[in-house]
Amino acid sequence: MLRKQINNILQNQQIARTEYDESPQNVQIQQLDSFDSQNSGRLEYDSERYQQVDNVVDQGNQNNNKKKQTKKSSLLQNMEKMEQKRQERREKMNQMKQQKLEKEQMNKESNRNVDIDFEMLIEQERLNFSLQHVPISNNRLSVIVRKRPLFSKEEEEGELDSISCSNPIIRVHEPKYKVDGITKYVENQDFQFDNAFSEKESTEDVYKYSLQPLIKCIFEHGVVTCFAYGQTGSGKTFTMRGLQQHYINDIFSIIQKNHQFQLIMSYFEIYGGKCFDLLNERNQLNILEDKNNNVQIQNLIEKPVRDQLEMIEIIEQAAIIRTTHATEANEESSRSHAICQIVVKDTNGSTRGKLIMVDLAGSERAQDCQSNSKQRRVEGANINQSLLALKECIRAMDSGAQHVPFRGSKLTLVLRDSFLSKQSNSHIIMFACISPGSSSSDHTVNTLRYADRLKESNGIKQDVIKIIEEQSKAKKKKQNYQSSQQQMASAPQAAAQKKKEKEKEENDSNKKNQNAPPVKNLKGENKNKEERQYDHTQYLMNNAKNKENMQSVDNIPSIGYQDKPSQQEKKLNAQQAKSSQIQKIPPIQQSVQQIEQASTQNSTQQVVSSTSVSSSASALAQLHREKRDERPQTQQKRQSSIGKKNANQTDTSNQNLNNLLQQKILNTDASLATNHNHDHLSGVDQNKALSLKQLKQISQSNPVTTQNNQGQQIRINSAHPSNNNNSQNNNTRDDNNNSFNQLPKKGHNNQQQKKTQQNMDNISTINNKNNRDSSANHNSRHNSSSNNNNNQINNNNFNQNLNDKSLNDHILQKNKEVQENIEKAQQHQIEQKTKDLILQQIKEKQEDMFSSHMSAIKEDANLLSLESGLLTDCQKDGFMDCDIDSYVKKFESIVSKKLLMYNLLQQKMDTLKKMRNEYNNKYSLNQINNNHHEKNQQQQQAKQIEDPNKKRQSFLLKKKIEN
Ligand SMILES: Nc1ncnc2c1ncn2[C@@H]1O[C@H](COP(=O)(O)OP(=O)(O)OP(=O)(O)O)[C@@H](O)[C@H]1O
Repeated sequence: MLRKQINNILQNQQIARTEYDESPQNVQIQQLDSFDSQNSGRLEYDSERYQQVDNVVDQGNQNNNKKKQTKKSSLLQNMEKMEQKRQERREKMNQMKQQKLEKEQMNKESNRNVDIDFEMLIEQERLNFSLQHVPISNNRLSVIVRKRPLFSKEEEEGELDSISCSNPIIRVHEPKYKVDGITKYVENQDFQFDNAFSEKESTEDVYKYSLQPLIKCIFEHGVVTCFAYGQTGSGKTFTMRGLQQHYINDIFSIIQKNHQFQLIMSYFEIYGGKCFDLLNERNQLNILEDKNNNVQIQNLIEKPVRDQLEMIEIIEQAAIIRTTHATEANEESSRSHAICQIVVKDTNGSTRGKLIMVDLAGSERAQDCQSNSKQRRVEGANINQSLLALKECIRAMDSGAQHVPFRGSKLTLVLRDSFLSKQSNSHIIMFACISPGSSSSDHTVNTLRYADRLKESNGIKQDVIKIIEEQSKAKKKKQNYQSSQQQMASAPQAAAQKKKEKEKEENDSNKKNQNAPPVKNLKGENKNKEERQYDHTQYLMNNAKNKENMQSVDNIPSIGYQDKPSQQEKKLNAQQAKSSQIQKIPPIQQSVQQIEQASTQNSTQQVVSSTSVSSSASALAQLHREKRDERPQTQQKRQSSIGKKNANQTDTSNQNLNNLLQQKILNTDASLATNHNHDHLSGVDQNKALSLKQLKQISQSNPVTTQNNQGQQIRINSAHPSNNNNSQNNNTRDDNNNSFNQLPKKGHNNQQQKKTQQNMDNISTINNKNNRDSSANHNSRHNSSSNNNNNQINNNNFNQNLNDKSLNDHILQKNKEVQENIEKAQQHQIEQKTKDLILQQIKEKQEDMFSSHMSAIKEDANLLSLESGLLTDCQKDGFMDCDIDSYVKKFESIVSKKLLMYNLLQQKMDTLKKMRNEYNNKYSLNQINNNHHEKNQQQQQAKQIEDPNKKRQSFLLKKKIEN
């Protein structure tokens, strides 16, 4: 039984095993097993792949983690950076506090009661660089600013030096409070002048760059006038007296060399609208105009002066007598305009020139003399009126206006010659003197504005300011960087090590991360940046200085600051470029140098030949010098008014020069022809031929209009580039032609042939100008040389010349049309400019009105406070009890009058507002129309300018084809 049971169990197991073996799962397992055994290698490979994949996945995970880490670290880095910045700020604050404490202590020790916050703010804004001074010699008007030093007394009173003087820029740092009344800030205002002298520069420096170069003019029929302008106590008298010492020496050094001159001196003052003689115990003088409109001062003492001592004595004597009064601002304030006049006379008594030194009265306004008496206020009003008139006259003179309003005040009346002198060597120098004290920064700004308005400003100013600002900023940065470097070096080692470790860690983490960018040395980069910026500004400064130096060589001041042309100048240049087809300003300087060189060379070789050439060279050089002297004037005019910008002056002088050139060419040619040896030229003639060649080269660079035989105006020797090339390539041929072309004139007396020859020359040059090909040109020249033998060809050529003459006429006509168009455009610009000027004048008058209104209001406020003080006194003492009725009545009448005034003002205001609204409405409509109209006009003008050129080209083409 047991066996049976065991067998059954075994059978069941067998069945279960077979069932399992045959089951699909087992089959799969077996298949897999067999596959495993068959592909064991392959599986190993796959497992490696799997491993790799796993690794990649792991790496990806790691990277993700790293990314998370880097994300985290960048956040941390930012936080660290912020922390660093905070620390830096704290350090800075601490430093500032320390500096402040140190300064406070220093100020206490030196008795300076200045506001340290303002002082530090101003220090941050200071300009620390200045350009070289430029001596003035060609400017009709020069404006120079001089800053006086801050006195210790002023510092004790809490005054700050609020002026930065960086030639040619003056920056006024005006200390101010914000609206909250607590926050301090500094308002900067920049001004640019011809020269700016700081407190460190002596009067000798001022003289060297201002009056000294002009002293010679007073011996050459010039009138040199110097004004000292500024608020009371700003150093006007100091500057004038300082200059006197220097010019006296220079004048007498000239007179000692040249005994024919005689000096006559007069000294008078204008006080309260009246003239007083300072050399005759303040005798009152009458200012009269004679029948020739010359201003004469009746009974004025004119003392002849023999030596320096005598002159100094006279000046001292006059200074003592001059009217001075103590004011709030200056204990010995000069209240008059003092005029010292030195007239240079010939031995025959005729006037050679004048030097006028005007020490103006203090420019402070009436409101500054509140506490002074009525007389002082009247004085102030008179002074203001005459200073306003002076400004108007100088502006009119500088802008080249036809009318100079010199009758506006007594001061300007006696200085009539200074404004109206037509001599090119007459000059005006305005010395604007300024006080550095912060409390007078209002007046300083007023003075600088006055000086700035005298001369038309140019748009170049910003460049100089930018350069100086950049330079000072770069310097500051460099200094900061250096100080931070020093701090870094002196910081404790542990901190440095920590920083190093941190940097290392950062570097390592960055190195681990293959995709991460290489670590930058930020400090190194900063340093480079700063240094680069510093170098850049240094470069700009050097450039500016180089330009300036170049100008000082040419004696043309203040061009260095005119790197960029203004908008108007650009327009004008574009127009001139357009008109250059007709009138081109030649490079005369170069040409003259060439001729001068040639003349010197010739003089060493052949004295005889050199005389004619050198005389032409010297004549040309003279012309060039005249032209160079004219340049600053035209430049000034360019700055002042566009209307004066047209190139008429230069063109006429160009024409003169070119006419002279042509004459010289003809003369030299003629003399060559007479001395000519057909086989070879003699030494003299070789030189002449050489100089003739040079003259012709110059004339080729100068487009000239000249007369041909028929009296027609024709243009010869074009400056067209193609023509230049041609002439360069065929220099020798031209040279020969030039000399040989003249020969038949002498050899053959045939007038017809002469004319034809000349016509041929002229026409061939026109051909060149009109870009005819060189072969045709060559042929024509060839034909011209064979003319001597062949009359038929000659006649043909003559006919051709007649055709070309008509062509020439046509070109001239077209040129005229183009020129007329350009003139129209220039006229338009002049009109625009005069409009601008009028507008500016209106604006200034408005400003003056506004300021006088403001002063009236201030006075009212003062009166009010006086009244209230009086009332309280009345209340206290009660002494006016009996008179109170009349007092109230008077007060009532005053109030009613004032109310009436204010009502009138209100009415004015209403009408003004109405006008404004109407104007705005009109303007918006007009503007739309005008824009449209202007566009149309411009298009038409462009067409008009283009069309003649096109027509001319097509006409030439036609002619070419016909020929
Ligand atoms: N550049 C300077 N260097 C040293 N001191 C100066 C300088 N400029 C002016 N001062 C001094 O300042 C004071 C006032 O100068 P000054 O009398 O010339 O002023 P001012 O402008 O003529 O005044 P006012 O219009 O009231 O006559 C004088 O004591 C003078 O010595």
